[in-house]
Amino acid sequence: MTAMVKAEGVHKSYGPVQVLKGIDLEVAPREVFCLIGPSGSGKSTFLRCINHLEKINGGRLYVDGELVGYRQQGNKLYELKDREVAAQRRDIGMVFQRFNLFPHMTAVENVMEAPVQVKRETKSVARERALRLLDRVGLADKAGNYPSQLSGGQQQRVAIARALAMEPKLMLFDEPTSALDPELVGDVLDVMRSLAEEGMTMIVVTHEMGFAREVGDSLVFMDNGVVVEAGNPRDILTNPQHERTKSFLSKVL
Ligand SMILES: Nc1ncnc2c1ncn2[C@@H]1O[C@H](COP(=O)(O)OP(=O)(O)OP(=O)(O)O)[C@@H](O)[C@H]1O
Repeated sequence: MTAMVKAEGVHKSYGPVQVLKGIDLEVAPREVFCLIGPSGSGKSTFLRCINHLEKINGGRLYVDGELVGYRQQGNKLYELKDREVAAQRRDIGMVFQRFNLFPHMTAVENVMEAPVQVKRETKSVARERALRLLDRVGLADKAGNYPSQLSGGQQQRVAIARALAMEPKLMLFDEPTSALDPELVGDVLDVMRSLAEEGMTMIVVTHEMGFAREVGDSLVFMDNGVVVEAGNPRDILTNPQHERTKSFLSKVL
């Protein structure tokens, strides 16, 4: 079976600063893959590389068997053109720490935006799906609210619905609950849990070790741009093998 995401020796630098120093990992289809590690270890950068927001400087990155951002001919790599990159990005949904909703649009308009603009769907088709998705994230009654009229947790659930509206095959979550008041975290995690139960492939950068333990199929501990430890979340969280993992977990658990 083709991996949904495959990283082979992925390097990323910003100028002289190496942020990813040879990442190797595989995410299987339908897997919930959790990424943990200290601040600055490169977790967000790795997600941003998968989603074409950054370009890697070395190695190979594949999504669903396709090279991200490049076409290979013989031994040579050619950068994809903008519209080819846009086509690859359609299959990937991303949810950020800050919800990044359009402030001048209602919840339902936010969710409709990409299908109408990018896929050229009619507004009525896009609206119908958007209302269905808002219902699914528990916000059927908030469709007409503007982001400023929603709590952080509700805004984040709209952001999830917005990502789902493009019917992605892969969802990336970059610390989706870190900016939320503690009492709002549970609703967002519940939505993510139900997505996982439906078989969505998800890569989740998170500090929610309970979520990783209960919902995660795989877990990677990343530190200073390398994968230190990878495996079953329950095993790593209860019995870490590496000193760096032990030291990190002793601070967060
Ligand atoms: N655009 C950029 N230009 C220069 N350096 C950057 C840029 N983006 C990130 N970095 C640096 O890359 C390193 C890794 O950052 P990254 O955001 O990937 O870490 P992280 O593990 O996601 O941390 P956090 O949990 O704090 O979000 C940091 O040292 C950061 O300062």
